[in-house]
Amino acid sequence: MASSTQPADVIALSKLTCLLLPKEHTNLLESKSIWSADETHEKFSLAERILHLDPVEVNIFQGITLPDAPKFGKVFGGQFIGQALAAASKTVDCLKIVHSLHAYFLLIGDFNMPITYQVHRVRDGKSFATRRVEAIQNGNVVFTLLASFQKEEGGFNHQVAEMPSVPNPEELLSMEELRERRIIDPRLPRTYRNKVASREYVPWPIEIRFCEHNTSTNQTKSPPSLRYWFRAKGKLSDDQALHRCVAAYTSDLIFLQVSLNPHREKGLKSASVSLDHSMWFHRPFRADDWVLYVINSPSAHGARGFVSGQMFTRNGELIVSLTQEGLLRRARSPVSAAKPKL
Ligand SMILES: CCCCC/C=C\C/C=C\C/C=C\C/C=C\CCCC(=O)SCCNC(=O)CCNC(=O)[C@H](O)C(C)(C)COP(=O)(O)OP(=O)(O)OC[C@H]1O[C@@H](n2cnc3c(N)ncnc32)[C@H](O)[C@@H]1OP(=O)(O)O
Repeated sequence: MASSTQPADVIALSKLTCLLLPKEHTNLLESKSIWSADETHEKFSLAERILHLDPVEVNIFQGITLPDAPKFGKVFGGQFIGQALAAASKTVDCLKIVHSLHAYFLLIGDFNMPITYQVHRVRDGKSFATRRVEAIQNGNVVFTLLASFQKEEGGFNHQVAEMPSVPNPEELLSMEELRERRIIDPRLPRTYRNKVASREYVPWPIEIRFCEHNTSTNQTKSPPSLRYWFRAKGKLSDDQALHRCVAAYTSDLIFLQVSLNPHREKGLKSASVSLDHSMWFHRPFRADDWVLYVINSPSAHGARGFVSGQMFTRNGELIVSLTQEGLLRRARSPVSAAKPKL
């Protein structure tokens, strides 16, 4: 220290001790990460509570499907991605943050049963770390994820992708308002309106605002594209790892459905499930601030639909790129696709 001076914050001082914290480690002074929190609290947003995991032993965590979490007759795919990414993140040096993930959905998950997440520490490098996670129910691997983490690093910077011009979220209707309007909209078929009114409505932990005001229903054909704003309801803890898990959770809520848009018709009952899911996180963001999700489906063929997406902050920064392939079939009656097959 006598020969060189370094920028540092003084965090403790006594007659004998002066503890210096170099600038690159000042994140250690940030608010407590949820990854070290031992219990869920009521004040946490529902999204954060859904992603909460209990540590079982080294590299093993347990998640459950909360009664008020979206289910769709099975464990929601986004819940697997978000919880598995949370499990992986808990085993990585907190200075390293996820930059990409690749996942496969192997079996329908049973929401009445806890999910065990087994993390394999594939590699810990100086800048990068890699993790493989298996989600297990009844002794079967139902879902698997590979994720890569990186220490923050400066470098070349460009962004060609432009955020489309869309209305601000404040000018758009919430899902709840949209539902109310649809129930009374005389332009929509009565059968559809009755179905919307009678279907049990469980609010999602994520607020969604569709950018295009349209009157299309699940019975009307529309182009294979969609744009909507989303944000977690309530405030999330200040942990970038959590914000990425919440974006991962949300990304599967309305994604694959876009590849069905051109094929919708009266009476269509589909059996569609996500098969795989990939994400690249380009820049930091908050998932409790509005994020624009731009979705396109370039192809559907051979009972598989392909969708790609981009997420932007309100300022137009490209924060996430993602892709998914899913099974797209007409439902066989009686519909049995949602039956857990463990
Ligand atoms: C109201 C106003 C507001 C406006 C709202 C507007 C928009 C909102 C839009 C939508 C929002 C609503 C809901 C959508 C939200 C979220 C969607 C969530 C998506 C998910 O969260 S998705 C969950 C994750 N992803 C998985 O969980 C896949 C796990 N992975 C597997 O499940 C296997 O890996 C598989 C199947 C892929 C390959 O497995 P395999 O090789 O063994 O495949 P196989 O073809 O043999 O089928 C095996 C068995 O699947 C069943 N089955 C097959 N085809 C069927 C058919 N056509 N009809 C009925 N059942 C069928 C039978 O049970 C059959 O079994 P069997 O033949 O014995 O009967």
